[in-house]
Amino acid sequence: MGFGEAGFGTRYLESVARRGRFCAGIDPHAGLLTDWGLAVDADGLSRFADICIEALGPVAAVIKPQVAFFEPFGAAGFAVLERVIAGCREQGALVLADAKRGDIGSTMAAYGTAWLDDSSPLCSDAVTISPYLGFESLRPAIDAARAGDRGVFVLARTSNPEGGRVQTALVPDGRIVAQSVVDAAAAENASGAGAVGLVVGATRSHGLDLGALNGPILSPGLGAQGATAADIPEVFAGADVRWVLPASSRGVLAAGPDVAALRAACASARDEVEAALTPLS
Ligand SMILES: O=C(O)c1cc(=O)[nH]c(=O)n1[C@@H]1O[C@H](COP(=O)(O)O)[C@@H](O)[C@H]1O
Repeated sequence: MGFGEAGFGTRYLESVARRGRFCAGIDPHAGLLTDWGLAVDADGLSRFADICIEALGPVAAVIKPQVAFFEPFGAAGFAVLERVIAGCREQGALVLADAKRGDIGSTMAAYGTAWLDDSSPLCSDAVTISPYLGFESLRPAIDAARAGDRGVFVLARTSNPEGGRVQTALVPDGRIVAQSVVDAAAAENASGAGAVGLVVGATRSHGLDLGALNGPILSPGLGAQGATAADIPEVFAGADVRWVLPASSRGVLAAGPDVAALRAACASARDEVEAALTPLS
């Protein structure tokens, strides 16, 4: 199978085999709180979270709370985030904390503890991290992930239009920066556990060679950023599509606050992705 018997890669593949390849984002934008008839305060955030846990927790393979939208509420926001993480995990989803951490190695060790260690109330199944202080600076977070069969998702080629300037710049050996990140992640996964995933946006073709990655590929950009499930096969031509995990936040959340409607929107987005990828699997 190309992956180890234990490790995050195995947990990930089991989850998408059960629930389908789709990551539902929990991004409580102020505008969404208002659209859902909720106050833009910690109580509104808390109600938003409850609805998301109930609607998405039982259906999505992976749920990705965007930490940025909890932070403006301070300690109360973090308390809600802790509940989102625990609640979604209790319902059988893998939780990917979208914190996009990136710092010097000694600080990355603290981030690894915060997001990936059982001792932390924010402990998730995986966390997004940025390699732009140097891939090797991520080592302590990668070690923390491996120690608990958890994962990291390293930004390679992001969905936003501004990313290209740095991510497609050339490194001295002639590869683009994003490919150097892909290759470094693939080398980490050579041990088989699939602990090091990538983030590669669904919004454009990227020319990356992802064939040796042997780990999950989060692909945001469906819905609000304009990508569709039908774009995914072309964007990931040549990749092992077992690992491709398209993601959407606002595109699904727009169906709330009704729990049944929100759950149906998530299931339908998942079904569209599966219909597009299954012929390639
Ligand atoms: O790491 C991410 O999840 C991410 C990477 C990327 O390249 N692009 C991207 O949009 N994201 C996140 O994915 C979510 C996209 O939200 P929607 O555009 O509402 O689907 C946001 O939380 C972004 O921060």
